[in-house]
Amino acid sequence: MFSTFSKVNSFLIKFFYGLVALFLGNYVIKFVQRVRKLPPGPWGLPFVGYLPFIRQDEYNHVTQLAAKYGPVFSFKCGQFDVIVINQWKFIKEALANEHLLGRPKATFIPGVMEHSSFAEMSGEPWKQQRRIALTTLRDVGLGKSEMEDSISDEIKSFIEVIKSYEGEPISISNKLSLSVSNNISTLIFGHKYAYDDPVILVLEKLRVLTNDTLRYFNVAAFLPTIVSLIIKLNLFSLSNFKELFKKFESHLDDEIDEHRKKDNNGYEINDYIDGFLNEMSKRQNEKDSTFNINTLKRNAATFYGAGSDTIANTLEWIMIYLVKYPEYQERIRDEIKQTIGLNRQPENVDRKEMPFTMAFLYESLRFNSLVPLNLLRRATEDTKVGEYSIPKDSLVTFNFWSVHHDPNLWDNPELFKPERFLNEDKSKAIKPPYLVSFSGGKRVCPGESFAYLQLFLYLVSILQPFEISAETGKDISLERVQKFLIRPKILPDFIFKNID
Ligand code: HEM
Repeated sequence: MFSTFSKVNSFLIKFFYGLVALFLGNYVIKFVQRVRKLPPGPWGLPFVGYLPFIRQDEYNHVTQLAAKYGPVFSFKCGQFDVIVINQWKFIKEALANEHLLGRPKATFIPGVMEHSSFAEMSGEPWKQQRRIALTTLRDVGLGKSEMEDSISDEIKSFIEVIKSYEGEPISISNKLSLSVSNNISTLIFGHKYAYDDPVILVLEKLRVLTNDTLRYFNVAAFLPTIVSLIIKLNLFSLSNFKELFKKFESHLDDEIDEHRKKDNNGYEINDYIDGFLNEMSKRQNEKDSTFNINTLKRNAATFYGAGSDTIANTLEWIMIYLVKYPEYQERIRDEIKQTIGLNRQPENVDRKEMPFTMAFLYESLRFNSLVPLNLLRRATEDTKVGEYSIPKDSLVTFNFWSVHHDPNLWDNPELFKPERFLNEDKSKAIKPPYLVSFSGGKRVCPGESFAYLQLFLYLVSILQPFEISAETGKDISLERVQKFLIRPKILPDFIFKNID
């Protein structure tokens, strides 16, 4: 009896070891197959991969890794294989690749954002949502003269705020952001906010938290399986994000309720929320439709965030360059005097007559490269870029920074030189295809023209009445700091001196 028991026991032990060996063998084969398929790159640790080794200045770090491992390289980042594409030749090809249009399967911040906006969707749902969003925004004013008038009115209020300081130094960041966010609010919610509205103050807190803490290679996005633990332990400010996000969502609920009340007598479409509700009701019998309230809330939040912070941050950089290079400030003002004059408010059409101003805007976008690494993409099929394999479901990053600072494309890329965008007789500003601040291809930033419109109108409107300088004795630093966006490390207080 004892010997039968020990025979069974030893059989079970052997069976167990056999299973372990099989499992390990299978794991090793799969691991080798995966690694052989991937472009070369640095090794990392089990589970976390290379994530803990990525430096704060992520754009610089990946550019240096590209110099070591090649223009298309890969690394394991948390739970995902990440492929970084550098150099214009490869990025251009990748932007046109239909299999690289997906986004990661989770939301931007898993655990904080539960549902996906269209900016986080892939495939057919993304296509439908993006198409309807762009048509709705066009219908409610994007690209129309009413929108331009509304921005010009907003700028007037902003200029009044600056005037009220009577030449005293101003901390400009939140003033810019409160003003600029009213432009996207008009499109999404159908109204602006007073600069001291409690709702906008919550949104402002969320903006500051995002700017100060959220990295591109962040733990939540790359280790989604442990995100609830991270939130419980309140690491990486994730529970603060969650709390502020809840407040934002509850405000969105109120906005949507207001819109629904208004829409009782048929749909009059004045803003994006109206347009979405209308589409949702048309599609109410459609199976698996993504046109539901959760998507509406996330789309509205995404448009609001993407449409305000990017512009405000670019304007911060623009002010730094205007003060650092007063000769360019003077040259833009001269162009304003020759075309619009100092009293008439600028219009979009004036851009054509103002090549130097446009060249200055292009150079500002190139030089700071606000979004140095595009929003993560995901390969929806096995594919290739050049000779490099990109396996299905790996995450893909385009290093726009490397393109904007490539000495093969730009003469002295580390110099701020707007003239590089002017044609020979300086009568036109030319934007080359490798200025990719807004990405490219089918997933190009849908806010590009809205962004140029605002940047142009704010820049000109600020330089018409004011000469900008920094507090006396304060040197202007061009140092960058990267979180998700590249921001100025030091934003000095500015002095806006009345010209007359
Ligand atoms: C200086 C200003 C801006 C810059 C530099 C910028 C840059 C970008 C970049 C690089 C992407 C990633 C595209 C990709 O995946 O390849 C993007 C996506 C996006 N941007 Fe912008 N953007 C700016 C302003 C705006 C504005 C004003 C809006 C709102 C109207 C906006 C809305 C969006 C949205 C919704 C997406 C996601 C698109 C999708 O996934 O289909 N952006 N932007």
